[in-house]
Amino acid sequence: MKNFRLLMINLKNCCIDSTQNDYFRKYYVMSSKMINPTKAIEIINQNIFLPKIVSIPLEKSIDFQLAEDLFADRDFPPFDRVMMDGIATQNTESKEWILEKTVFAGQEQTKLHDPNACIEIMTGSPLPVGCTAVIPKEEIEFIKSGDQIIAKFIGQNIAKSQFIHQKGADLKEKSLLIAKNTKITTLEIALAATIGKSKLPVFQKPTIALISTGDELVPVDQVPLPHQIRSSNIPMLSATLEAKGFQTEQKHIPDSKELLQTEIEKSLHSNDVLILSGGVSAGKKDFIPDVLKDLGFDCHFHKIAQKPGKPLWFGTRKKDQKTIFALPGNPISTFICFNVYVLPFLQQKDLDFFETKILNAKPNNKDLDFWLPAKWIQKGIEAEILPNNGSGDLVNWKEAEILVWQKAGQNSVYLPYIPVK
Ligand SMILES: Nc1nc2c(c(=O)[nH]1)N[C@H]1C(S)=C(S)[C@@H](COP(=O)(O)OP(=O)(O)OC[C@H]3O[C@@H](n4cnc5c(N)ncnc54)[C@H](O)[C@@H]3O)O[C@H]1N2
Ligand code: MOO
Repeated sequence: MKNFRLLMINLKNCCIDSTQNDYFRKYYVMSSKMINPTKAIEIINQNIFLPKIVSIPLEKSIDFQLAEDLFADRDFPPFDRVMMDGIATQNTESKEWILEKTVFAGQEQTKLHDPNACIEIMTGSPLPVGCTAVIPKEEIEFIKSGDQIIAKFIGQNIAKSQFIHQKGADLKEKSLLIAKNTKITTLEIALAATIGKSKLPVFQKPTIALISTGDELVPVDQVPLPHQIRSSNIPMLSATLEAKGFQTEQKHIPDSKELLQTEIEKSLHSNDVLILSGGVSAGKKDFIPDVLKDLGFDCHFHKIAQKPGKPLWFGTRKKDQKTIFALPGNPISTFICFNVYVLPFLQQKDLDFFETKILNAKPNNKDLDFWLPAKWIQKGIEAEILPNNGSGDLVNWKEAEILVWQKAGQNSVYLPYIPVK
């Protein structure tokens, strides 16, 4: 009976829809309404919409995720490729060879007629038929003898098959070259170019609207009145996202239910993902959760058992595949929720956590997970938690090099972290 009552109370306060009741029972009731960060990450990952596939110019595709497997159209390399400017020969026992001809890269494969002779050859040429080794020009002296040229070996020794990059040694024709979902970086561009892809099929990056709310906020270039502050969250998010190749648009909406409703809906027309800042906790003008519900969003969670960043709200609207993260307005709460939940979602990759020793770790006896700012004492080995004044304290947090995750009840001195600098 006691559990049932608890469930009813929680159902009233929570925005989970009826189809998620089982889920709700399991995670909300058990952890007194709030889920923990691990569960929040899992829920976000279960609610990712499949992105559209678009074909974009190869040169514009850095940082995108490949949407199809790419296969080798030929062997890599496509012929036995000469690796040094010099001579190619068959008889590597000899120290002198008569020069038959000179061959340049870009010429068709040629043939060595006399196995005891040699061909002068350039890097990138196909190895002439009949040759088994290439000797660099630094180890050869060319001597004119009548109407012939003799190539004389002046090096130390000649190894078997030296300086030949063998046909297919790197990869065979039709083999998988770059797998679907690979993030395109510099070398993938070169590989795609090698197989003739001037355009690449990639997953389209979501378009993002960054929306601040709060009547106390003024734009960055405005002088605030004594009771006002400049909006720092939106520049923080937009600069970071633009640097990572996302397109963002920005908007501020005053604390009015009606304006929030119409302006958020407008932003949804032209964006896949909305990141809101502020108006999501318990204040009388914290309208965001209600407004998003009215706009037809399913709330997958509101509030996480974590500090900072407790009031984080996450939801999706299935009919048009829209996603909203409503971040708590305190700048450090925004910073943490963005790094831990939003950015991995946008980049479609798991957060990598590392572990380090924390010099001044204190036990966490609370029901909340803590996100703590820390600075290296010895990089990668030992760090110390920095003193700070909570989630509104940008000044002291700016010293943080790593964000340390101390789970509820944990009193180890070895803690996971993510780099933030
Ligand atoms: N009674 C309760 N009060 C609060 C709770 C709670 O559970 N019960 N939660 C607290 C926590 S934790 C946080 S975090 C904040 C978050 O509140 P909101 O998301 O509603 O954010 P606001 O109230 O709008 O703003 C909080 C704080 O952040 C400043 N802010 C907002 N937007 C920006 C911006 N774009 N740039 C810079 N600073 C911004 C704002 O001025 C406030 O100072 O609620 C606690 N309260
Ligand atoms: O949990 Mo709130 O994000 O600290 O101030």
